[in-house]
Amino acid sequence: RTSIGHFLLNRWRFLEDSFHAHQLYKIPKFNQHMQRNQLHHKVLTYLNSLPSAADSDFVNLFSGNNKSNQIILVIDDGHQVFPDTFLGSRVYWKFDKDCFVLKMRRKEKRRILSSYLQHIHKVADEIEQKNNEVRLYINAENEPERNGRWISTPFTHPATIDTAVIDSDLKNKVKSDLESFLKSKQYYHRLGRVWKRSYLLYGPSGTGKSSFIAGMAKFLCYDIYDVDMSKVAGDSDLKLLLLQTTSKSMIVVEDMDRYLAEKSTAAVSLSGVLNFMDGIISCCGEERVMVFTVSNKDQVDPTVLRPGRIDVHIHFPLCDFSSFKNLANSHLGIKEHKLFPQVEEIFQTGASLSPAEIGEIMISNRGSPTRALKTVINALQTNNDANKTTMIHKLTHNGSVTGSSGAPRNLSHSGSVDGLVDLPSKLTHSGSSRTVEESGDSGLFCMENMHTGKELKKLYGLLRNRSRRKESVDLDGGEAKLST
Ligand SMILES: Nc1ncnc2c1ncn2[C@@H]1O[C@H](COP(=O)(O)OP(=O)(O)OP(=O)(O)O)[C@@H](O)[C@H]1O
Ligand SMILES: [Mg+2]
Repeated sequence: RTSIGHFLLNRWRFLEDSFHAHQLYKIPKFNQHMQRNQLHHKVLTYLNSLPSAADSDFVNLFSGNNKSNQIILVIDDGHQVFPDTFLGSRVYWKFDKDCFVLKMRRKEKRRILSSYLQHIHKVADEIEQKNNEVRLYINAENEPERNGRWISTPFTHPATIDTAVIDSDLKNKVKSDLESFLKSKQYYHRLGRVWKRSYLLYGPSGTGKSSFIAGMAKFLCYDIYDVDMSKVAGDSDLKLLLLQTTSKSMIVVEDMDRYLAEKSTAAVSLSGVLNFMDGIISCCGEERVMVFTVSNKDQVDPTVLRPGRIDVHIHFPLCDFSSFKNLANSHLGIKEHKLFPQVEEIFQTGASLSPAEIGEIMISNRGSPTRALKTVINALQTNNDANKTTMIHKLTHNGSVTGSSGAPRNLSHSGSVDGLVDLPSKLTHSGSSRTVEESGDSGLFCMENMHTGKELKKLYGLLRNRSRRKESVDLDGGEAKLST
């Protein structure tokens, strides 16, 4: 009975429509510049929410990303017709290759077209906001038959800004910076600037840079476009990739220092990277956050780091005792332990490991916090010994400090041992001090944990240990005087 009713209704509608002239509107996936057509994405989201989608002859079923028992219906891009009604008027949708085709009666279009498209935008935005499913896009090889260069997948990385074990002030500063960015479209336009903001995350390997990027994207509810530079064919290809990103997205280039260092094999030139970061091309599409990671900022060309290309520098240091305690709390569930003073003392001699290394030790020993802490202590001592060996090697080879042979050595006038960087004057004598400098209209600020007192103690501890060793370092004027 229902199938007869369904059949007769379709026939009647078809007959009725055949007495009206219709207008067709095509909505392609990409525009003529191969940029992603936002409306195409909105229409797909909207159609998937229609009851007629669920009743259509073919529907794709996908399991949800966030909840495993969630089933998602996605319309099939076969030759089906999806009816919809809006303001009492009937319209039809269907797929045609990679386009959507909207069919409506010619006499109705003035009355309903623009409000219908606004309705689609509104419903699609509400659905996206509700799902706030962040998607990860990776750039594929440039294959002609592939439609578009980005392949996407739901992004379900569990990290958030709060799970990162870094200075809590730093976290709050980043969050408020991101929040003010989200609300500052008018402000940027009044300055004549593109509404985008760039972050540089720098620090040794395993200090949480990539995890923090995941946290930033989830905080913003922005999709991530992870640019694999090894798959970029050249400067124009990089621009094309940028053109095909959507607004409300984070564009990520990891290990940029390594890429820029490999000048001979890098397909993209330095100027290509500079333009990608802040050239005219970067204004194609707004409401974007760009994030770059490097392991050593000093090796990056300063033109890459100027304000406007990089607005915020965020330092990810190796572990110190306070971040160690945060890791012990999150990984082992302990806030205090009898071995903590021993751990603190080793940190004060200058040993350090990355949060990844310490976290891994704790995870593999999470059944026994004492065993985990003892393993961390051993690992730190091993690291300490390795540091000392490296430092002595450097001092005996780079500086001209030698053993008891008394060979001359050149002390810089300040009495600091050669080969050691003159530590900046804004030293504090204990703990770590964070330096946040606002400069210029770019609001550039650096968020750096400057472990100054600790570095002094580290070097002093190393030298003291060394001077106790059998070889005696011949320091003019007694003890080495470190500049403070
Ligand atoms: N500061 C941190 N807080 C919490 N977890 C961390 C931190 N640093 C590293 N980790 C953990 O260590 C692992 C590696 O972290 P991540 O990949 O973010 O480091 P990275 O800085 O990107 O390293 P690389 O420079 O080698 O890419 C992750 O599982 C992460 O959870
Ligand atoms: Mg990483």
